Amino acid sequence: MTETSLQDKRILITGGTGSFGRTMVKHLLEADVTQIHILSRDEAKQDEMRQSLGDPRVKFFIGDVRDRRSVDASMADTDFVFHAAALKQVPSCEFFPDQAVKTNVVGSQNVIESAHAHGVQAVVCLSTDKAVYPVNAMGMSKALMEKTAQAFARNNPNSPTTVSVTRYGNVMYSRGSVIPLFVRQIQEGKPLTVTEPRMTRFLMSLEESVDLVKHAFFHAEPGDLFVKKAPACTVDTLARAVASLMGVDEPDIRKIGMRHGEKMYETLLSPEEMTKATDQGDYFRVPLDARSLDYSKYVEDGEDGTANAPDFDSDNTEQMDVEQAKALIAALPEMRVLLGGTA
Ligand SMILES: O=c1ccn([C@@H]2O[C@H](COP(=O)(O)OP(=O)(O)O[C@H]3O[C@H](CO)[C@H](O)[C@H](O)[C@H]3O)[C@@H](O)[C@H]2O)c(=O)[nH]1
Repeated sequence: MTETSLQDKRILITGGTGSFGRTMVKHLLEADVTQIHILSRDEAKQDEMRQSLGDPRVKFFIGDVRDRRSVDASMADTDFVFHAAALKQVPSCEFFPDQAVKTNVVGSQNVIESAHAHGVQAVVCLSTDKAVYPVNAMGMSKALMEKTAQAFARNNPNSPTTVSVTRYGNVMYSRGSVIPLFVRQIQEGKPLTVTEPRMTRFLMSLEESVDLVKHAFFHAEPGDLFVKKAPACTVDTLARAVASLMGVDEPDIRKIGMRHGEKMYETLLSPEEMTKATDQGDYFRVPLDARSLDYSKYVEDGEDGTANAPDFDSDNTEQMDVEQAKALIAALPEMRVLLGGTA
């Protein structure tokens, strides 16, 4: 596919009322798409979004990715699908792993199969660094979603639909994440609760994540996995950067300890994936392992080069200091509003 414009295209966004979906919708409307379908469960969030957008090009479908019929209804007459619907909170997936399987695995399969049945051009599935060597149910279910997407590509070489995966690190200021929490704690004059000061996380903005999805729409081969190269910092640095932006240079930091199911650092690409990855400038692309159903290739053919390969993780990527983290955070629309400017 050589085109790179979404003009005159029709797009379905599953989970379209979340942080990702809303940012994506804003960009798509600016790119002059013909129509956007949003599939999601919450009528109140849809209503709020419908009112604030006031754009007849956006059509809202109540439904659930678990329910194939509702997926089909929203899929009809679309060219591209951005699949963002997911259970993505670590604790809720730990408590209800079966629910994570239903939404993140079975739901994703419904979306992919429906896209194929409707002759959609491309599906981009949203994944997370927590899917690499997963330690919690959220990451495990996302890892299985990735496998489902890759297996579809491997088993359906003649499908009209190109299915690919984008994997993200932490998206700054997304709902329920730590930056808005630190902001609230400072506003309320409370100590900043830092889990483990040395813990590192990749930091990306929502805008960057939209760019990655667009890149995948137009450049993916079936079964591709894309990650954006991103810098990282420790949570201690993050807390100090947020505090300093809000005029507090010596914040009161309270260490609360690592939460259940957390890792000290996150990995965007495993060593196995890094050995296959191609460097595309801002992105890494990992092509599909297209071994067919020939089981002997799994058991007899080994691979050279993976034994000592490095991974790509939040400890070995570029590390930001407080000033660099401040510059990144200060550029976020939410932060600009908070600091008295405009978004
Ligand atoms: O009070 C807190 C809360 C978090 N953190 C730390 O801040 C970092 C970021 O925490 P977030 O909660 O913003 O992000 P997580 O990496 O834990 O994961 C978040 O993003 C994920 C998506 O990748 C899931 O949505 C998950 O449920 C959600 O918590 C982590 O190192 C965490 O330990 C603190 O220091 N103090």
